[in-house]
Amino acid sequence: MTTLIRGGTVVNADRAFRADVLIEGDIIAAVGENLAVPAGATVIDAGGLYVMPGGIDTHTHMNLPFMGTVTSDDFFTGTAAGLAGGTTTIMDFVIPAPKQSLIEAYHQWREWSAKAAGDYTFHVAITWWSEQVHAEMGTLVREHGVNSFKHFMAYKNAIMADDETLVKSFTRSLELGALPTVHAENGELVFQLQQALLKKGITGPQAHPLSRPPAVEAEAANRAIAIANVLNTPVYIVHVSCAESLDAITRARANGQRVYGEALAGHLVIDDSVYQSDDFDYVAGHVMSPPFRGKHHQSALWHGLQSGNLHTTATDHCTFCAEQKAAGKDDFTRIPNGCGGVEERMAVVWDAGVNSGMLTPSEFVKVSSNNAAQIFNMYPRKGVIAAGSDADIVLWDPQGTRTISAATQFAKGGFNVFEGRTVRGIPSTTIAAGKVVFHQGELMAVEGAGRYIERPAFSATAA
Ligand SMILES: C[C@@H](CNC(N)=O)C(=O)O
Ligand SMILES: [Zn+2]
Ligand SMILES: [Zn+2]
Ligand SMILES: [Zn+2]
Repeated sequence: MTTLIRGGTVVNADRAFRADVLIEGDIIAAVGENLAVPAGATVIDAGGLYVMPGGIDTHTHMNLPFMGTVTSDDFFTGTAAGLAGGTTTIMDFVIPAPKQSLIEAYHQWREWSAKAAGDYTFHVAITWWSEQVHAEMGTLVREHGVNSFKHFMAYKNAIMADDETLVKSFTRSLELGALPTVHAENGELVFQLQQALLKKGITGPQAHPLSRPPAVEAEAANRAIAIANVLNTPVYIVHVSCAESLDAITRARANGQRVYGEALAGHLVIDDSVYQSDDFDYVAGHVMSPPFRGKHHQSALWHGLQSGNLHTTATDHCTFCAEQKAAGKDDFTRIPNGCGGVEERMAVVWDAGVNSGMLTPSEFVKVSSNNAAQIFNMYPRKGVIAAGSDADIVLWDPQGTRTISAATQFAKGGFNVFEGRTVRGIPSTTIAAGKVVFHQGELMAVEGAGRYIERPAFSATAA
């Protein structure tokens, strides 16, 4: 199938320029001014629109078994919702149970993700350590296109990686040319603070942020950065939520250390006043980790994106419906942690970031797609509008508006942390692998059309 996108303004990470885009099959064939219309081609008029690389969400959890239940969004509904928001690739997580083979878990996730409507790839979590884990990390890199390994420093008595696991896994990652990533919260401190609150009879969801103050995140961020520094590995910190963690990243980068940071759309625009309500469903709907923070942390995160000390925007899309969240009715530590956002990320970051002047359209492309493609070695296949790249494109209407609501979202879970927010700047059309999958409110996602994206290792030094 041949499609010509005509009359738009192409926005890449390096520049914005007037150009037509010719798509042949699932690849961009040409980018240039006044391209001829091939016989039989479909022509899409992009006048007044930005033509941008499809979004890459570096952090989602579809179909995740977690805290005794499974997320409301599976790989079809979650990726379809992403397409409706302009996100054409998600980076999800294989999370083996402690003592479970990484390869077995990887194949389980590959089964679950076969129904995806958009492209997907996996970080693999290291939740335990043994010679078997050491060996299987090599198999995943060499044979399955995995080049990033996740470490949860939180979630004690579940999937938490202790310092020995962090050190051994970071070392192995360096050998393999893979990037270690971390969920930076001190799981021991969280556990002790949780127990202290429960002991005082403080069991409501409002207690969640009290058990995970910024200092608990910053300690782990500093520790992960220090371990990476000693071992001379890069490190990527997911969902950086507070100024203190950002300071740790900024300090390390100023010393020439290779540290990357990710900000969630939710953490960029939502503050901790959401925890002051008496409505259980409302507060529990905002229970995620790290929690939403005080107002000054949001502006710190925006400065992080502007200064290049934070590199990607993501969502940590991990949805649970009210009935699932109610598991923690009498004990906030049992509320499944997670919120949505895969559908809203790009519009929320554009509306708050570009309309305010904090980000240029090209800087928006950097933090919504291009940096992720480069950091995780998918560039230039992903993250740029260029001949030879995947035809993952979002036609962006900078004047279009919509009011976000769970009532009209495509994602499951029946709750939306951006409820009622009106955004200016929305996707008009999303093209994934050369096919129009979303157009002005109509979603044409196809179950199973998504592809597993293999990501080559960086310059590995060992087998
Ligand atoms: C388990 C997963 C999603 N839940 C959350 N962020 O609260 C994570 O911690 O990233
Ligand atoms: Zn996390
Ligand atoms: Zn997560
Ligand atoms: Zn339900």
